[in-house]
Amino acid sequence: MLRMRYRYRTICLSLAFFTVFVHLLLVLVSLPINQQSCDPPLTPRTNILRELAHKDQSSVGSDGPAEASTGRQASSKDARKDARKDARKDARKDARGGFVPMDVSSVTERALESDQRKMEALFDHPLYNMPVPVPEEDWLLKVKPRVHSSDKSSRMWVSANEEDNEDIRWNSSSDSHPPWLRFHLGISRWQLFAHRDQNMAALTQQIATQRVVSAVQKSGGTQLKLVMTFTNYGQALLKPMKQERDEETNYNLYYFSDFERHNAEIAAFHLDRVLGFRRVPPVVGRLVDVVEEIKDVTTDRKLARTFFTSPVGSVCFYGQCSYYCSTEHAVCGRPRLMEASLGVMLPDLSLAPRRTWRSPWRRSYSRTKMAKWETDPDYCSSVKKTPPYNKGTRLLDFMDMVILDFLMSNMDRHHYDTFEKFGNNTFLIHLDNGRAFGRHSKDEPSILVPLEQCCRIRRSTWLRLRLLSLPGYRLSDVMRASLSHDALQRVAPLLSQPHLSALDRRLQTVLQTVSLCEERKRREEGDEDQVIYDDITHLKGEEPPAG
Ligand SMILES: Nc1ncnc2c1ncn2[C@@H]1O[C@H](COP(=O)(O)OP(=O)(O)OP(=O)(O)O)[C@@H](O)[C@H]1O
Ligand SMILES: [Mn+2]
Repeated sequence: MLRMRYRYRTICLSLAFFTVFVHLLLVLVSLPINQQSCDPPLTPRTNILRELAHKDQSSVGSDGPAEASTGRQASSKDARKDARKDARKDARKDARGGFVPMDVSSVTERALESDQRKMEALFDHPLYNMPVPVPEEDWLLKVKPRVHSSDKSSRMWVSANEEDNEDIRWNSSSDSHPPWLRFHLGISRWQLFAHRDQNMAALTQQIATQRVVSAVQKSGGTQLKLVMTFTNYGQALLKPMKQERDEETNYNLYYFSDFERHNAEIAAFHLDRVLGFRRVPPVVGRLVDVVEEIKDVTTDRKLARTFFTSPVGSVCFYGQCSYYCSTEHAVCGRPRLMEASLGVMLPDLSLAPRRTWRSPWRRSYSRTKMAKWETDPDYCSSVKKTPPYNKGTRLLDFMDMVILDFLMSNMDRHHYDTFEKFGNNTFLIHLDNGRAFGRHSKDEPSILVPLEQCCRIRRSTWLRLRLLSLPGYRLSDVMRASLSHDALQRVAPLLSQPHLSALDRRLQTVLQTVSLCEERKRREEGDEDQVIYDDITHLKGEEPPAG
């Protein structure tokens, strides 16, 4: 009986302990839930973004140009790393506190803002804002006053197909001119367009979106390209996409057998502008409807005959040309939309004739032959004695082009053009950049040979290159920002990161080449000053530190 009572007490005590334990457990578990309900409402995603943007803005000082020389600026790599770290932190917050997770796009958004600020800072720098005086005779074209001039607006051109084109009423006031005409009228002896050209946004926007009224093959040249005409009579040269962005040109392919790349044409325009040259006509990317914007509007029967539908239902065509114009090399829509580059056409040759010059450093375009410059280290001294390289700025302009080509690895610069009107005293037009950006994992030192052999560079060019080697203006970041304005960047980055990084690496090589030149001239001739041609004496003191 006593034993029974003892057992009964033990069971009761155990039950009591268990109940207390379960209660304690319940209190512990419910505590954070109660606390959570007292928290402020969840932060919406837009607020996080705004906060991030604001945080980023406050760090501009340390990443921007003002402190570029103090070495305090963070690189955009750092900015991206920070952004990623913050995003991870926010994602953790999400797990605990219920925040909406940060997605990759907002990280990219933030990094892009930093790149964008670098581009703005670069374009604000005095080295990009040097006055370019243009006396009347230095404009390529002039608007002719009408014979029976009147203040009334007048219809200047009549369309062959009235329905297709806009009813255009242009007069001599530039406000009434379409952007492509303003572009033509803005070409001068020294550049194709002005720095921060007011017309650029409208021009590129129109080429990227305006309705196409005609598409015909462009004669001349070796690969397939089309001249597209728009409703306001503007024209652009189309080069189709032939290679995926991350594909590298086959190493066994000679430079003269390489494909042309639409993204190279676009990126070259941006790079040339970032370098401060403004010698590539504006090029934009566009998704072109192969049927509506080419097949249905072409009057080119030879082109029309080459359209077909592929086994998977894509609309393809191959045109007629000397390289890669066959069924095996057809370009196709997906199923109808095709990526392409559209370069604004220069004024017609009848209005503004051009002169084509053979490059003194032209490659042999042969698998076996070597060019003279490849075997003669003193080749430049003979070029320097030969007109037009013996006078004026031609050799310096040529070096600018060499630097552009080395940075984008373009081995195909066999010729270059100038406007006949300006004689020998003018800039070189950097046309045809389709074979650039073929390989990112390899640099091509032979492209830089002219600079190595001649050891000559404009001070303004050299200073801009040094600026672009600083973290606060880093070339790859500025290029990323610049390319982000193109419509095709949304489809896929126009230059993949390895290509962007290659730009920074090659920029270092250019700067090293100039330093080696100075060393060599000091050693051999006791005069290093011959290397840098001082075209901007008035800008002394604006020199950025060595990057
Ligand atoms: N934006 C432009 N405006 C006017 N003409 C242009 C423009 N771009 C190229 N051209 C002209 O079109 C022709 C062919 O262009 P491009 O050189 O790009 O083609 P290609 O097939 O690569 O030529 P090549 O095989 O000779 O290198 C050239 O004569 C060039 O002068
Ligand atoms: Mn070419």
